[in-house]
Amino acid sequence: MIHVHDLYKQFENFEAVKGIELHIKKGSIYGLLGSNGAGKTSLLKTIAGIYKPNAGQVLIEDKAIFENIEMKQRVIFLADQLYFFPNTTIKQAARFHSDIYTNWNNERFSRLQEIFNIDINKKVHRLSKGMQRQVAFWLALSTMPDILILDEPFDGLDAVMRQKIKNMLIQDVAERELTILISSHNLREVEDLCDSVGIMHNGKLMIEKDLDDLKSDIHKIQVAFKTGVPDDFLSNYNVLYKEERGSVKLFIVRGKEDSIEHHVHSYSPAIFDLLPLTLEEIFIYEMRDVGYAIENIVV
Ligand SMILES: Nc1ncnc2c1ncn2[C@@H]1O[C@H](COP(=O)(O)OP(=O)(O)OP(=O)(O)O)[C@@H](O)[C@H]1O
Repeated sequence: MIHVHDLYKQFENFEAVKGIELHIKKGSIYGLLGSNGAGKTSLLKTIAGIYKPNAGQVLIEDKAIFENIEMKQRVIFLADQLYFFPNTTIKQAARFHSDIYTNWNNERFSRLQEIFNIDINKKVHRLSKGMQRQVAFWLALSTMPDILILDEPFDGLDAVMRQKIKNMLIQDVAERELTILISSHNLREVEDLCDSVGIMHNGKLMIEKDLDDLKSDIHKIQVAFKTGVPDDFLSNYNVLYKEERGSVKLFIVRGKEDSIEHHVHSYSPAIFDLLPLTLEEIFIYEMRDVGYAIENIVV
C-alpha cells in the first residue's frame, strides 16, 4: 500500500532522511522506532505528503502523495504537537473536517462522542493536553481514513484512554483494513500494537522486519560452565553484547532459538537459560550495535 523508494529529505544543508526504502502492507500496523533526531518525523511528514521529497518517491497505491489532493483525503497525519485553529470549538472543527474530507462520517462522529465524552461546544484550546489528543483521534477516526500516520500519538493520554484508542485502532484495522504507521518512543505500546517495525538511526533505516521475526532472531543467553567459558563458545554467532555476573555469563546473540539451544547444550553447561528479549531490549542492543550505546555516566 505504501512504498517509499530511495527517499531523501534535506533541510538547507542537512540531510534528515537518507535513501530510505520502506514498504507497508494494507491493513498492517507499522512501528517506526529510532533515536532522537533519527529523522522519524521528517520521514512521516514526507510520507504524509506534507514535505516534498528532495529525491526518491513516496507512492501510495502506486501514486505519488505530494500535492495529490484526492489521496490526501484518505491519509490523516496526527502530529506530535497538535495544532487547532484558535478559538475553535470541537463542533466547528468537526464541520471544518466534514467540508474537507469527503468520507467524513457524521454518524461515527456522534457515536465516538459517547467514548470521548467531551462537550462538543467546548473550545479545543481550553481543553487539557490529553483531551486535545482525544479530540484529534475523534476527528481523525471520523474522516474514515485509509491510512493513519501517528507521531507519538499516545503522549498525554491516561492509561484507560490509551487502551480505548488502541482498541478502536485495532478494530478499524480488522474491519476496514485501515493501515497505520506509528512512531513512538514508548516501545511497549509499539510491541502491543504493531506487526512490523523499522528502526531508524541518522536518517537511515537500519532494520525493517516483522515484529515476530525480529523477536525470534535475537536472544539472551545466561550460561555458566564448571571450568570457564570454552574458547570457541559462540564463535560462529553474532554476539551483540556480553557481560559477566559472577560465574554466570550473559550474552545477547543473533540467532534462532533452536540453533542456539543446540549449540549451547553441546558444551554441557552447568547453568543455561535462553530468554526472548522485549522490544525495548532489542532496540537498545541494536542501537548499541551501531554505536549508540548507554554509557555508565556518573554525574
Ligand atoms: N524543519 C526543519 N528544519 C531544519 N532541520 C530540521 C527540520 N525538521 C527536522 N530537522 C532536523 O532533522 C533531524 C531529524 O529530525 P526529526 O524531527 O525528523 O527526528 P525524530 O527522529 O523525529 O526525532 P525525535 O525522536 O527526537 O522526535 C534533526 O537533526 C532536526 O534538527
